[in-house]
This record gives sequence, structure tokens and C-alpha cells, in this order.
Amino acid sequence: MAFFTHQIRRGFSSSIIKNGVIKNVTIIGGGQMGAGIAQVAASTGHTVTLVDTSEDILKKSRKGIEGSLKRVVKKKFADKPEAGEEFIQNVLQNVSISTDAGASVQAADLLLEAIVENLKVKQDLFGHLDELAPANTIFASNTSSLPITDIAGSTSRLDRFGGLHFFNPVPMMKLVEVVGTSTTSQETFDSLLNFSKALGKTPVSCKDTPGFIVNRLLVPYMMEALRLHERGHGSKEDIDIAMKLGAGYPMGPFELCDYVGLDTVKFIIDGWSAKDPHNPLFASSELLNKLVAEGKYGKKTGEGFYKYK
Ligand SMILES: C[C@H](O)CC(=O)SCCNC(=O)CCNC(=O)[C@H](O)C(C)(C)COP(=O)(O)OP(=O)(O)OC[C@H]1O[C@@H](n2cnc3c(N)ncnc32)[C@H](O)[C@@H]1OP(=O)(O)O
Ligand SMILES: NC(=O)c1ccc[n+]([C@@H]2O[C@H](COP(=O)([O-])OP(=O)(O)OC[C@H]3O[C@@H](n4cnc5c(N)ncnc54)[C@H](O)[C@@H]3O)[C@@H](O)[C@H]2O)c1
Repeated sequence: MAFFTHQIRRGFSSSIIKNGVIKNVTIIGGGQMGAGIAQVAASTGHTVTLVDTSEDILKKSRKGIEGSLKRVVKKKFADKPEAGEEFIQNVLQNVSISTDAGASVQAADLLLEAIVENLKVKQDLFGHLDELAPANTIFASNTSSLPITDIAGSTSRLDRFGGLHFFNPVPMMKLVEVVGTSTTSQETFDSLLNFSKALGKTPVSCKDTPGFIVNRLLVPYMMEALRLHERGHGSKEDIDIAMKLGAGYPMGPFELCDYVGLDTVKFIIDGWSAKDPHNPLFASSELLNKLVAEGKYGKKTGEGFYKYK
């Protein structure tokens, strides 16, 4: 059975979002976040098109979704393996993949972006898709740190643009930060909030401030752990153990940096530092810069602060 089709559902000539209820979702970026969001949206009955730049990347996204679904099913259908397998097939049927963002947005009630954490790249993507997408398609970014207002500025749909910030790993993390700008309409904000609930997540409402709520607190903490290590005040292993056993965190800060992606952590902190260079919370880390320069981005590349199989 074909798990995924490469066909775009051309039967829809344009998005037909009804009463602000999001059903068809196009996700741009099939990395750890995009694939995770696609999985959860498809698992909750949404029709998903996942877009990335190459077939190879999308094949990897598909493998990741299948692997994650198997883990979910192992628990959810522990004593009903056949029902579990059926669930997986149904979810996979809800996901199409494509390398053609313009075509895949034609039927989208929601266009959700989860590509690299770079303002210019995000603006270019949204600016381009704004011209191709139906007028009523809602646009949202999963950015970790960039102002939604700045990203939305590349489009002409300022009232239909917001932030939807998910957490990694998406199938496990319950929170979604829903971000409204000064121009996001109440209707759009409500649609995004209700979509988060439909995914089984708990949404919180955030202002368009750097890092929203979680990252504004979490990223400075992670960076301070790196700097503490650089000052020679603790090994990365000891710092990780300390924060897990002494503060009850599921992962230590070095493990978490590797899990998030060191490239993403660097994009976040460099962006904030450029805007507020004297803020010591946003100071850089030589160790982080070195690892990123070496292409060691953490778990997703097989090595970061730690090595992964
Ligand atoms: C920077 C960004 O903008 C914002 C962010 O996202 S910041 C990062 C936020 N995320 C965090 O802080 C994550 C912190 N870590 C955790 O919560 C936990 O370590 C964790 C949920 C990732 C894993 O749980 P843990 O008990 O440590 O490890 P593990 O034994 O691998 O997983 C337990 C179960 O979780 C489930 N699970 C974990 N990852 C999963 C995934 N990707 N898909 C499906 N299920 C998963 C599985 O059921 C797994 O059981 P299994 O091993 O039998 O399959
Ligand atoms: N990693 C996290 O913990 C986390 C959590 C929440 C939010 N975010 C944010 O989500 C976004 C994605 O992060 P990620 O960790 O999934 O990154 P990732 O590196 O795993 O995936 C990014 C994907 O986007 C694709 N891509 C890049 N440019 C593209 C384009 N123009 N068109 C289509 N696809 C393109 C890449 O090929 C890649 O597959 C970033 O903005 C990041 O800040 C990350």
C-alpha cells in the first residue's frame, strides 16, 4: 500500500476554510518540527501536505513519522496490535509529500512554515507563497525566536498571519504557543487557537516578543550552562546530571541543545544578540560556534556536544 502520494489534491481550486475551522494543512519544512507537526495533524484527522526541497529529505521525514507513530502505537494500542497498524495506515494516508510549495498551498486552510531559523529565508518563502496561495489561507510560522511581525511583513495578509510555536518532540510535548501580532485578526487568532486544541495540545496565548514565553526563559538558561562549562565550572556531563537530578528536568541543557539542534540554538542567540548586544543573557558561546562551524548540529547530524549512533 502506498503510504504517501506525491499528488497534490488538485480537486480543490482554492482553500475553502469554513467558519475558521482548519482542516487542510500545508507544512513547509519536513525536518524534525515539520515532520512532527505533520504527524500530529494527520493523527487528528487533518489532511496534510508536507513540503521540502528534495525527495530525499521527504523520504527521511516519512521514515521519521513512521518510526514515531510506531512508538506512539506501542503504548496507545499495547494490547491491540492490529488496531495499532490500522491507525498507522490511516494516519499515513492523511499525509502527502511534495517539493512544489506553490502547488501544495492551493488547497490549504493553513500554511505552516517550519524551515530554517533565518528571517530572510522565511520572508522570501512567505513573500513568494503570498502571491500563489488563496486569499483566505491563514499563514503561520513555527519560528523559535524571530518576530512574527517581521516575517508577516513580507506578505499582504497581515490580518491572516500569526505564530504557532510547537515544541520538540511534537508528538510528546503538549504545549503550543499561539502568537498574535498587532495586526492578526481575532478570527485568525481563534482559528489558530482552535487548531492547536484540535491537535490535542494545550495552547497559551503569547505576545509577539522575542522567544515568546518558553524560549525567552529556556534559551538564556541553556546558554548560561554552556558559558558555565566554558568558565571551567563544570563538565557538560555533570551539568546535565545536576539539572536532571537537582531540578527535575527531563534532559540536561547540553542534551537539550543537541536535541533542539545547535544550528537553531545559534540562530536564536545570534539574532537576539544582534538586536540587544549588551544583554549578557544573549552572549554567545565559543564552543557552540565551533561545533556549528564543524557541522556538528547535535542529534540530527549524529554529533553535537555528544555523539549519537
Ligand atoms: C527551541 C524550540 O523553539 C522550542 C523547543 O522545542 S525547546 C525543547 C522542548 N523539549 C524538551 O524540553 C524535551 C525534554 N525532554 C523530554 O521531555 C523527554 O526527554 C522526551 C519526551 C523527549 C523523551 O522522554 P524520555 O523518557 O527521556 O526518553 P525515551 O525513553 O526515549 O522516551 C520515552 C517515551 O516517550 C515517547 N517518545 C519520545 N520521543 C518520541 C517521539 N519523537 N515520537 C513518539 N514518541 C516519543 C515514547 O513513547 C518513548 O517510549 P519508547 O522508548 O518505548 O518508544
Ligand atoms: N528544533 C526545535 O527544537 C524547534 C522547536 C520549535 C521551533 N523550532 C523552529 O522550527 C523551524 C524548523 O526547525 P527544525 O528543528 O525542524 O529544523 P530542521 O533543520 O530539522 O528542518 C528544517 C527543514 O526545512 C527545510 N527547508 C529549508 N528551507 C526550505 C525552503 N525554502 N522550502 C522548503 N523547505 C525548506 C530543510 O530542508 C529542512 O528539512 C525553525 O524555525 C526552528 O527555530 C525548532
